[in-house]
Amino acid sequence: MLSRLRPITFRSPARVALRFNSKKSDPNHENSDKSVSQAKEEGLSEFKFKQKTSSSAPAPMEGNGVDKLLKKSNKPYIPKIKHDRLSFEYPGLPNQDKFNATAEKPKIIGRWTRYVPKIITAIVVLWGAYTVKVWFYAPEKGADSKELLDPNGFHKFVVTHKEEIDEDHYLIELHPKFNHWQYSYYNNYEKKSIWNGDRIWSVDVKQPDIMVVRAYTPLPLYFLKSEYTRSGERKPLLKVVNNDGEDYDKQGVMCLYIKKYGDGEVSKYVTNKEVGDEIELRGPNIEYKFPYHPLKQYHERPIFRDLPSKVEPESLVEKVKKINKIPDFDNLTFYAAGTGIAPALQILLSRNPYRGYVTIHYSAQKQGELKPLERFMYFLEKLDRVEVKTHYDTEPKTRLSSKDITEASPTKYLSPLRIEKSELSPEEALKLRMSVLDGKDSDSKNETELTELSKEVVPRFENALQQAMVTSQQVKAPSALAIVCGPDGYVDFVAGPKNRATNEQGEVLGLMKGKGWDNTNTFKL
Ligand SMILES: Cc1cc2nc3c(=O)[nH]c(=O)nc-3n(C[C@H](O)[C@H](O)[C@H](O)COP(=O)(O)OP(=O)(O)OC[C@H]3O[C@@H](n4cnc5c(N)ncnc54)[C@H](O)[C@@H]3O)c2cc1C
Repeated sequence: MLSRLRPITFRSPARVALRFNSKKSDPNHENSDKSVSQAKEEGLSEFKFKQKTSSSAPAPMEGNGVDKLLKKSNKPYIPKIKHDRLSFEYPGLPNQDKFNATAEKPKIIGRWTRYVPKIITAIVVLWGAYTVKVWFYAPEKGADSKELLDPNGFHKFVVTHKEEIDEDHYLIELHPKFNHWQYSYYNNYEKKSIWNGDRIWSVDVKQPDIMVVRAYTPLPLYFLKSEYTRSGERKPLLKVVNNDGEDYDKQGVMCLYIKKYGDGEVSKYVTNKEVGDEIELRGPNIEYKFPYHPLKQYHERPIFRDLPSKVEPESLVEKVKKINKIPDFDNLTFYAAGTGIAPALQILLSRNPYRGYVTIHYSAQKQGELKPLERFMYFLEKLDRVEVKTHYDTEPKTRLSSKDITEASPTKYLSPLRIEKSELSPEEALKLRMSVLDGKDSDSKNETELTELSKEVVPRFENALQQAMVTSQQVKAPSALAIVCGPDGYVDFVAGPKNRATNEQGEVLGLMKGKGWDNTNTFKL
């Protein structure tokens, strides 16, 4: 490498002396003697000057020419403009190449150059892993379903809360395991919602060990949790799923109100589940659909809320009925025992709640079996939507008897389909169908009558609670529809046996017999 060092000469008075000896031996060097003598003269005069300034220096020797050498130089100092210097320039490193422009440029390492390659690598790795997962591992059953519930297949749900009401009764909160179904809710939110008070529906719960299913009635309820409830300081508050925010009905949550039977396979299986455990549901199975009524086209009862004062009033419903000449909704009596109260709560707490007045005869072994649900029953009474009559085994005097069964009232509206089914001859049925298709209504009002009616001032209420204060004073019409729900023995006792094998309703007997109740106005669940 040293051989490649390129010498550059420069002249300097001080350095000339250094070169003296080497040049002296050079016979080709012209003026060498002259330079030497000049250097000597300069160097010695410097030496002499130093000696003069040093006190300890010996006296100069005279006569041997040294004094001459030590004589102060009288030559004026003329700085040289041009200097000859000798320096060494380092050549480029061996791997440096003049034609390699990048090698000469220093590489700038910034935030982006440092992290971007790592980010890209991570993305590629993740994408690869995802591709492998999608191609080689089949998705879990139900994970890509477009529906929250499927009547033809089981969907996985996770137990997110379990509340023990007493040793036999439980409230189990369930959340869907997957959320792919939510995508299909974007377009048709109203229709897609599972909560609709126009029907009673259930889900099948699977006991996978013995491959047995049992029906249970989901309720639109959920437990409000917080850090206090998670730390165990407070119990989570039971609340009603409402449709205020488009949050997929609280992400598809539901509650099951279940009675545990000592030797009951499925009820034991469900109530023994712990938070985080999975459960499989199939449904919805429509158990009963309320008969058609024209008011459904014009009016929907506001949804029930946890705070009755927040429930919207129905100020205009009477005016709508008058203008459109729509008869009242039939009132309903619900005979329920034990967990048989669940269907009644389902239709009253769902969106589009039942529009008529509901009388609930609730039978149970003892008080307290409904504990967390009693609040909702009380609020529903305050809203003048229901009346709850309780019958407890522990209080024999209160037990349900024939005196609790009212006479059936004739229905206020019979749809053409129901009329056709019941009493019309084929000709009359055809005539009725044609009149419905033509939109002819013999009772339709003339225009002046309608404008007068629309001008009619109706009382306006701030909320449903205020309205209930007025309507609760009015006498309620007797029920024209009855639903009986509970254990087989109870159904037999109240309305006569159902044909379990064929799931046929069977004749209405028991306590209801002889009071105008038959298969047209009674349904056994
Ligand atoms: C449409 C529908 C909705 C239902 N909704 C609910 C609900 O929301 N909550 C709920 O807890 N149950 C509900 N049930 C009842 C539920 O389906 C089961 O029948 C009940 O949980 C018992 O099942 P099991 O497998 O535990 O008992 P099983 O193994 O079937 O029976 C064990 C023992 O319990 C007795 N038994 C079974 N069922 C009853 C009963 N209902 N009353 C008294 N004794 C009984 C049997 O005679 C037997 O001795 C509903 C039933 C139907 C048809």
